Amino acid sequence: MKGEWCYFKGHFSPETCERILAMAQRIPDQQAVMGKGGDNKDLSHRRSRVRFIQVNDPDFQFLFDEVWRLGLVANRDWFNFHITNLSYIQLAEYDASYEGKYDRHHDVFWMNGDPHYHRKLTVIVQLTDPAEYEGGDFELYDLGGAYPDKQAIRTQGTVFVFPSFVPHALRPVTRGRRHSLAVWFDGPKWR
Ligand SMILES: O=C(O)CCC(=O)C(=O)O
Ligand SMILES: [Fe+2]
Repeated sequence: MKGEWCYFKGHFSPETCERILAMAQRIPDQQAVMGKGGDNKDLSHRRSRVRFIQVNDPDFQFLFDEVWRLGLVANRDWFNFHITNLSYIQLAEYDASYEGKYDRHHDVFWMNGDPHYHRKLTVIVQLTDPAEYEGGDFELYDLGGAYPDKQAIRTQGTVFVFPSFVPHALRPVTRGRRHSLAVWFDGPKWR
């Protein structure tokens, strides 16, 4: 049986990761919040700063193209969900100075009030060399089968894909700073 996740280990080169980070850092950052519309600002659950790369940003077309390509490959070979769109990419920072973390959650806003869409697939890209931080492990929970290899998913440039309804967390960063990208593929409502 296949795992309920898949990854492309070290898919983006360290140079590409650094370039994406440098380019995205010109976008103003904000305190990360939770829930549809960001109505939940509970810092005991999530401590992170985020930036949003919009789908029409010409500087990031190569990134959107590559994420779409990988998402379609992963979806074809593992998940077979109905995915139709992706509207933005989130760049997240987790710094040891504030013990950056994101406690256990899933990414579907079940009662989002939207007549059409739910989040279907979550994609995480590890932008930071794992030697630059301690803690900050990405973990999945409640899987029916195998769990992913910790080192593989910490590798810089790894692209990790899983169903958005699977519970997951980012453990507190205790030294240094970790950056990641998160992307959500939406599709017609779960039914
Ligand atoms: O940064 C990560 O690795 C996880 C981010 C996440 O789970 C989220 O933003 O929903
Ligand atoms: Fe998440």
